[in-house]
Amino acid sequence: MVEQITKGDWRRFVQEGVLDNSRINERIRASWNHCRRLGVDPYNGKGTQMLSYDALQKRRRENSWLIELAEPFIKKLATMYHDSNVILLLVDREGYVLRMAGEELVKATASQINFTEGVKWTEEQVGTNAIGTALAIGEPIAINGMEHFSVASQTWGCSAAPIKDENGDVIGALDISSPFIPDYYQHVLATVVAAAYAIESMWQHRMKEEELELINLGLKEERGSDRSFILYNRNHQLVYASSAITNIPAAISELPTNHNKSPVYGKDSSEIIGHQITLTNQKKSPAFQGWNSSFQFQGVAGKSSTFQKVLERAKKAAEKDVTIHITGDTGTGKEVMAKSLHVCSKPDRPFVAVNCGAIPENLLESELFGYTGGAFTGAQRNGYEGKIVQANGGTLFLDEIGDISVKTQVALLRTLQEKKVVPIGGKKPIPVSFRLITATNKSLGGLVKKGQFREDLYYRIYVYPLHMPPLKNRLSDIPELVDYYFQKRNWQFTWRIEAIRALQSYHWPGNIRELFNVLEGIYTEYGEQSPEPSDVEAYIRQITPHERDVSFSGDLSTREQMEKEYIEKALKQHGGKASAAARQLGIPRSTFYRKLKKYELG
Ligand SMILES: Nc1ncnc2c1ncn2[C@@H]1O[C@H](COP(=O)(O)OP(=O)(O)OP(=O)(O)O)[C@@H](O)[C@H]1O
Repeated sequence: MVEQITKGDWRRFVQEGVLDNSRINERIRASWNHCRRLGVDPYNGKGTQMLSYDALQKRRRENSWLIELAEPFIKKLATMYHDSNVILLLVDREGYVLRMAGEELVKATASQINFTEGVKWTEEQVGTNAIGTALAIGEPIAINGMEHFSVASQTWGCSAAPIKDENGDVIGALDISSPFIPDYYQHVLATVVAAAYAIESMWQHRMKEEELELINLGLKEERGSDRSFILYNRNHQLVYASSAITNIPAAISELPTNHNKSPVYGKDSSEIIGHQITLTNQKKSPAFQGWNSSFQFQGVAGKSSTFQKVLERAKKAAEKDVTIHITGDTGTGKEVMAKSLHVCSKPDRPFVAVNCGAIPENLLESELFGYTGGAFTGAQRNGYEGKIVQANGGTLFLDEIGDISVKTQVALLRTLQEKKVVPIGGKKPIPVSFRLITATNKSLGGLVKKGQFREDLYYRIYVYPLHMPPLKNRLSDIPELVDYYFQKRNWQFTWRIEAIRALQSYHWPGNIRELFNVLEGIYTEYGEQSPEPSDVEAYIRQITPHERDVSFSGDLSTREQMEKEYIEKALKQHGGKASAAARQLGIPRSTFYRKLKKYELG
């Protein structure tokens, strides 16, 4: 049990720095020590930092929302405490008194110590006090009489509770103060806490509503345009980035020198609910083509950082005309990537693709190297030039390269070394020059170890590996992929966002191919009607082989994934330094750490 602190205790502390710990609450002791270290004058404690009329009005405008939400509580409590010698105060996050209500006599007493609207009432300014300490520790607290660090407030009894936003950051505080210490002060504290909690809940509810409004606005504004813009909420947190922005962290890092900020008004047009920044130097992206500087991806590039990294590497490979080996699970778009690499380096030359796994072994060799007329029974009379010759001057894409026999491996190696092809049954070598791109969903290295793939050929083709990530690692790209498929099929309707979210909560072992198959199947079943999320899940379960796992994670929302990605990138840009990354993204540090924990990035 903490005993009441006396004038003698206080004097000993301010004069000698000695304090009997059992006599004072731990929080208050810490605050006293803090004030002493800061050199706050214990013999004064009147307010000194006062806003001018104009500055106070400006601050009120900046906190108009907080005032609006708190006002009904302040009014109600003022009525309840009528004749109880109290005043009610609302302060902003920096401790400036925005609003004071209550009896005129009490207000007059308060003004004697400059405790008025516009004053800054923090620990640093006036010493330990309920408002300042509640703001500093982020918790409700009552400070009575001698517990105040400076004499000016030592007859007062005050109870304050911080008000926090949806991220848990303090945005202000509510306080009830009296020039006499009320003996029911515990009840007063409970009342303040309850009111602050109600204000917080209303704030969070409105914040969510506004966020949705901003997202809808962004979607509307983006429709049919390829503008690059970002929408921030009133707390300066990013809530929307248009799809023309393929690299959100890079775009954000350009903001200080290159932005054009405009207010965004809410539904009733009277209030600014956020702001929009138009980025002027972003590359415009034609629909469904991922531009990455000079690299033009021939499918949906999406915004995910996972795929952006792939495009970065692909761009380098396209520039250098190097031999590329693409890895990745089935349906991840290895062939789409091979075509993109070709288009970016030799668009007017042939692109010849051979799926080595799909052609019977005895036919693959002739398919690749060609044959002369009458080379074998069943051969075409005039012979066949073969895919390698067809690819001359352009790109040869050998899919499922891991499936070719050792005999064909030898022949291919010779062609690559000598840059010549000898057709089956022929003698005359044909000179060829082509860019080789190979792909497999197997581990080529593993096949070499097992002796199923020649090591010398491995080194010839495994020059620049490019890995296509599985769709489960780029779930945030699903809305764009769906959009793409709808346009490709010329379907003139859309699905509800919940149905798209259901798609995003599945792990897609068959990747993009499986996604398109599911869209096609659901269309057959539901036509132009948007399915419910449960319909999507039921359909996927129905078409999936029994032994397969069909769990739906219900994981992160698209916005959360987007947020996770830009946090990840900012961290990377700053070598893992959380404070620098938080600064770049304009996220308060405490919020940033909470997000790191949430997304398991810590
Ligand atoms: N980024 C993309 N944008 C649009 N469509 C894509 C994309 N990636 C893949 N697809 C489509 O998904 C299907 C599978 O792609 P692709 O054949 O390139 O995959 P893959 O990895 O080569 O598959 P496999 O290993 O089974 O041959 C194709 O219909 C392709 O058009």
